[in-house]
Amino acid sequence: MTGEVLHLRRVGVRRGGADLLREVTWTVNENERWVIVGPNGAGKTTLLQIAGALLHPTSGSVAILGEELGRTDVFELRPRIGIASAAVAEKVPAGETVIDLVLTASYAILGRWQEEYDSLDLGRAVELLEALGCAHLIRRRFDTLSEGERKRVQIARALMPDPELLLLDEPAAGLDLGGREDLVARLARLADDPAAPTMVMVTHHVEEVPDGFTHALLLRGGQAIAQGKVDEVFTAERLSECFGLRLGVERQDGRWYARAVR
Ligand SMILES: Nc1ncnc2c1ncn2[C@@H]1O[C@H](COP(=O)(O)OP(=O)(O)OP(=O)(O)O)[C@@H](O)[C@H]1O
Repeated sequence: MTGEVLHLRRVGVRRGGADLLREVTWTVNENERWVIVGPNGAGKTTLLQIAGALLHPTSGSVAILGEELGRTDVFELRPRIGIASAAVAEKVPAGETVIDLVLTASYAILGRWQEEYDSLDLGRAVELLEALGCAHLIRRRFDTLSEGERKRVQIARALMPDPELLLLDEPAAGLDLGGREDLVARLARLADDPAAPTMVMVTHHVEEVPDGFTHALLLRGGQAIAQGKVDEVFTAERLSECFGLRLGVERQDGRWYARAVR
């Protein structure tokens, strides 16, 4: 399949006199798995918000799942996109249980009210939580979970409405080594699943990129300085330019490693 899931053309975002994104042109096709990498403040989260129809660009054009931003009802578009990010986690109401947090994604809402969920919804929510290793957390309150548990529950929630596009903003941030490796392995399995949605993940660390991610975009100062197949983009030269220091880069068993060199 080769349908275009995202198409950004010369996108700029300007806030308070600063250019958060500048002239970003980027296409994501169906079934691709992208990683957006860049240093702090590069504009990664801003770009993901554009991809999630949460932010309109100041200039340029954006098409998401065939719908042009500015000419489509974003409230119809957003349920087709699954997002796991710190911004979503911060909005979870106090006391919300894990199962309700996942179930409410069917309605693209946060906070259970009086909606009715059928056994199919419940079955799917339980299945997703199981797949992410969270079955034992179903009755727990989200606000009592560890950071690693929260990250996995958020991904289950993002997958609940069977989205066509899955956006993950720093899914491994704040995890210990075991938690990171567990999550990276689960994301590698998801990336390998032909039934999984098109995926875009943001990270600062190439070590967090799961095997099976096919493409990469490097952001620096709001500009896309390289993009394409992951092994063509993750070169020492390009990553060094992106992070502004001399890096050595290696690939082993499908994973990437970068370190400063003198
Ligand atoms: N409303 C705003 N006004 C001015 N600058 C802003 C505004 N919102 C964000 N910025 C700046 O835009 C830049 C890009 O922010 P963004 O969160 O997209 O970067 P990021 O690559 O995700 O960073 P990090 O890795 O630190 O999370 C940052 O320098 C940030 O301070």
